[in-house]
Parts: sequence; structure tokens; C-alpha cells
Amino acid sequence: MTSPAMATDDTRALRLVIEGTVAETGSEFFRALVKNLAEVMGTAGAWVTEYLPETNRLRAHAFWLHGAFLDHFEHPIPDTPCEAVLVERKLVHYPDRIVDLYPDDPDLKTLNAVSYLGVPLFDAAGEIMGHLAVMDTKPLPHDPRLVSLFEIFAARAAAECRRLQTEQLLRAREEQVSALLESAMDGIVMLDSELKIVRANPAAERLFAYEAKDLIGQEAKWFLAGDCARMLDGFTRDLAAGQQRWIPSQLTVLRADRSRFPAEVTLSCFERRGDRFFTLILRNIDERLEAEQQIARLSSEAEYLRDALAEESGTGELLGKSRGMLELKAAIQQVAATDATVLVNGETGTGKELVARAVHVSSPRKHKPLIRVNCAAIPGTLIESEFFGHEKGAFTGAVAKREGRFALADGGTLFLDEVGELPLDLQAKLLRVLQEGEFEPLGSAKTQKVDVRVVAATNRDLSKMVAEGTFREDLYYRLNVFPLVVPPLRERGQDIALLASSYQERFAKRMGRRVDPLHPEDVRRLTAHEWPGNIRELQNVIERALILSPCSRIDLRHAMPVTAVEIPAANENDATRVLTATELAEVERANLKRALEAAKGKIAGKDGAATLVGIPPSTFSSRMKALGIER
Ligand SMILES: Nc1ncnc2c1ncn2[C@@H]1O[C@H](COP(=O)(O)OP(=O)(O)OP(=O)(O)O)[C@@H](O)[C@H]1O
Repeated sequence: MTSPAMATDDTRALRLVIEGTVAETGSEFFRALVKNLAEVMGTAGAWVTEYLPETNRLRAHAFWLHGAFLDHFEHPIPDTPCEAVLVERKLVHYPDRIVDLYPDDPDLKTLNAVSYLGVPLFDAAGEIMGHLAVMDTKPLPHDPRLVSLFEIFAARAAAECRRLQTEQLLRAREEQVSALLESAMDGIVMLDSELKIVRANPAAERLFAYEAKDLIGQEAKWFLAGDCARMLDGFTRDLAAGQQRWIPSQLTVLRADRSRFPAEVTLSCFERRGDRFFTLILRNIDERLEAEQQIARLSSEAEYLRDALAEESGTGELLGKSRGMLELKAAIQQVAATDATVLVNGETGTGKELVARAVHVSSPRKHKPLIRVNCAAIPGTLIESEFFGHEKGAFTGAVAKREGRFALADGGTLFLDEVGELPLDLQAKLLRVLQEGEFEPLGSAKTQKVDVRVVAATNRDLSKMVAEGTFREDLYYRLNVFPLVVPPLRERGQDIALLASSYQERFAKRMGRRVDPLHPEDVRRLTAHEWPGNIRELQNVIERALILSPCSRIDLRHAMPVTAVEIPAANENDATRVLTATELAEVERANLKRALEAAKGKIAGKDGAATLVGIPPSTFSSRMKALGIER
């Protein structure tokens, strides 16, 4: 390799390497680099490129040729000497007759190229970013000094390419962060270590009613009311980089017009080049607080109405003088004084909830809440959160932290209605609270301790469920510490008349009517009935009887279920009375039931129920379904 005169002067060559590139970055840097490289190497051309893997091409950052820059130069890689550089991943030197080696490269011919020297440029991960090459129109023999100078240029080119790559990545990240900040619904402000605002997103501008440019540089005490800035100062001092703290409601934010709002704040700390920064995510909780207050107001109203209703319908008092009821009342008084878990068992409508209430109001906990959970009415997926509460974000839809019923009942009584319907996995969790008095809200690792007395109720036979494996035996024993059995109405003898009179009076008062005491015939009718729906059914019958009768004696005959009364016959005094749709349905239901009984449950066939009634079996079946009759 014939060394050009200038290249022999190493000091000058090295100066050229640095000259023009030290202060420059980006395209100016590359232009200075290739120009000086061509001069040092004494070649006609020099270029530095970026490798485009998607198109398998090289695009020049800068191309110097015959004393001028060639702009926007890009070329495909295959069948060119550059391909060898990229494939071999090392310096490639073609000292002479390059066109013979790459006859299919059109550029070589056009440029009258004779010799070539190229080297790949790698990123930090060892991936090819591009290459640096020189080309000449005369041979370029091997000269170790020139090669090492070339490599120095290559090292500088690679460093700049890496810097550009990092800059691009940084810009992309910045854009992502900005997009996130711009689109966030919550106000986000970044504070430096002196708690001065260094950045604020549009939501923060809206919250503070200020433009970001006016916010930047303001101290936290400028937008925090009263003592809040001092509190924030304390919070930030306690926070290490990477930590977060949730400040649910202590901070009050000031707007530009100095109006204020309570804020829920998430504070986090991060470190950059040894400096601490803080991010505040702010949300105006005025609306939430208002909603909470409204809920509290509505709940107390509901409570008030519930009490009023209880007074009105007498649900507060457990009526009954039958032996069964007297024993039950005595047992309630006995157990109420203790903290023992009570299991109330009884058919539907017998008054289990009333019994639970009686246990609570007779207990020392009567001034604390009685909280009811209907285990059958809450969807399986929500039961756990209903019981134990949840943290904000514990699951989709958990937009705010919520107290569970156990926490609400702290100090009072928790009434678990329909406990037999509780799913097995929840039974295990319930057992733990009953045994240890502690639980973790959903999404929280913090154990909460509560002092709750549990009264559970069911109309199911839990011991049978235990035998069938649908109810945990350990939970059953834990609940069944003190069992109370509420007798069905049919076993309460004169209580039926007592309750009926009490309801008759109460409903009449509500309707503004005057009614006679129950007729002995009515009492006979009432006591003859089985009352599968117990007291709830009795209430309904009395109410219906009052509505059906315009005079002072209630009309029990039409108010009682058809199974308990005769189907209206044509020769009866009031046979001309028009039946209501409900009454007609009752009549039909009773008739179909009778037919089924007579046919021993058989529907189709000569001696089937459908034949007895005189309708096709398919019609019989669909009527059964419509009327809710089971075979
Ligand atoms: N001994 C009683 N004295 C007065 N009213 C009663 C009595 N027992 C029950 N009631 C009334 O009967 C209705 C049904 O009672 P409650 O809801 O307590 O029954 P339950 O056994 O809990 O029913 P379910 O099993 O269907 O939940 C209520 O209106 C209640 O006030």
C-alpha cells in the first residue's frame, strides 16, 4: 500500500480523526468523519452507513466522494463488497480489481472503483448497526498503519452510532411516558428533592386550574392547604427510592383561585443521578366523599324506615305463647348474655331473622351494629369481598377500598342468613375468622382483627349436608355451639290465632279500616291449615283477606290457598263472584295436583292425569310447568 504523504504524518492524521468530529454529533459528525477519513486514507471516497435489516440495505449517514458529499445514498447489500463485511463481521480489504470480484454491483462500475476497505460497526449487544468503508479508483495496498488509523475512525463512528441509538430509544421512552401522562385521568405532578414541581400533566392543570408552565417551579406548599405541605414533607422523608405510599384523604389541594378540594394521593419516590424525585398522583375525592355521605345518609334513612316498618308490622317483637315459643324465648335470653355462636334452624318464614335480632338486642352488644349477610343472595364471586372487604384494585371493578361485613360488625353481631348456601371454599375462610377472629381483606396482606358475635340461620338440615359432604363438618360444629330451633307455625296451636289477630289489626290500621275480631269459624280455618310458608304466608293471607272483604269481617275463605279451601261450587251463595286471575290459577293448580295424585303421578296414558282432566298430555305438562307444579 502506497502511503499518501499526509497519512505518514501520524500526528496530523490523528488530529484529523478528532478535528471536526469532537464538537459535532449526528449527521454533522458523520460528514466530518468521512471527509477526514478520505483525506487520511488518501482515498476517493469514504462512507459510514446504517444497516436496515428489514430491507437488507445500507443507508449512508454520510458519503464523501471525489471532494463532495453524496446525499441520500442507500443501496442493497447482496453482491456488494459491503455484504462480505456484514457476513464476515470483520474488516474486509480488497486492494485491487474489485469490479472483477463483484461484477453485479452497478455502483462499483459507475464509481470506477478499484479498491475497498470496510469494517462493521457493532452496538453494545454485538449486533451490527452499520459499517464504515473507503473506496478508491486506484489500488489500496495493505498498510498496517493505515488500517489501524481506519479502525480508530471506525471506533469513533461506532460510538456515535451507539449514542444515536440510545438517543432514539430515550426519545421513544420519553414519548411513551408523555403519552401516558397526557392521557392519564388523574393529575400527575413530579417534584424534585426540594418539593418543587418539575412536571405536571394536563389532568393536573385541570385539577389546579393552572397551566403547566405556571406550575413548574412552584413549591408544594403553594398548592397544598394549611398543614398539608408539612405532612407531605414528612411523607417524602420517610420514603425510599422505589417505594410508594397511599395517602387516602389527609391532603387538601388548593386551586389557582384558592378554592380547595380533598385529594387521594399516591406518592412514589425515584432517584435520578443521585437526586431524589417524587411523583404525586392526585384525584379529587369530593365526589366520592359526597357519594359516601349520601350512602351513609340513605343507610341511616333506610335504618330509620326499617325501624318504623318494624314498629308498624310488629316485626320487632317475637309474638307467641305456645310452649315451643316460650321455650325459644327463654333460650334466647339465656344465650344472649354470652358471646356464643348461635345456629338458628327452622323452616322458611318461621321468624329466624327475628330470633337473630332478638339475640342481638338482648345481648350486651345491642348498641353496636347487627349486620346481616344473606349468603344465598350474593353472587359466589363477590361473597369473599362482601365478607372481608377489598383493597382498591383487588379485582376488576374494585375501584375503591371497601369494608367487608365482618369489619362493619366489629363489636356487634353478624347475622349469616342462609348459611347452608355458602360455597365450600368460603366455608373454610369463615371457619378461620370464627376460630381466630382475624382475616385479610381481598388484595391486602394485612391481617385485620375483629370482635364479632355470629348468629347463623338456615332452613336446611346442616347435619345432613355434612354427611353428604356439602357442608364442612368443622364449621358445622363451630356454628352449632348453641342451636335454636324455631318451631313451624302449624305446631304453635293458639299462636296462629294470636298472630292472625295481631296482623289483622296492624293491616287494618294501615289501611284506615275497622275490622271485627276473628270469627271462631275463621280461627278454625286458620288452625286447620298446614302453613308451609309459616308466618310469612299467614301475613299474606290476612292482608289478602282484608283486601278481598269490603266489610268489617275479613274474607278468609277466598284468601286462603285453594288447597285449604273448597273450589268454588256453582251452588254456593257467592258463585256469581268473579274470580281473579290468581284465584283461577290456584284453582287450576289444585285441580292438576288432584289429578296427578289420583293418577299416581302418571301424566300420559288411559289412566293418566291428562286423561282425567281431559287435555292432551303435552298441554298438561306445559300447564304444570307454568304453574310451578312438581311431579
Ligand atoms: N314470632 C313472631 N312474631 C311476630 N312476627 C313474626 C314472628 N316470627 C316471624 N314473624 C314475621 O314473619 C316474617 C318472616 O320472618 P323471618 O323473615 O324472620 O323468617 P325467616 O325464618 O328468617 O325466613 P326465611 O327462612 O325465608 O329467611 C317477618 O315479617 C317476621 O316479622
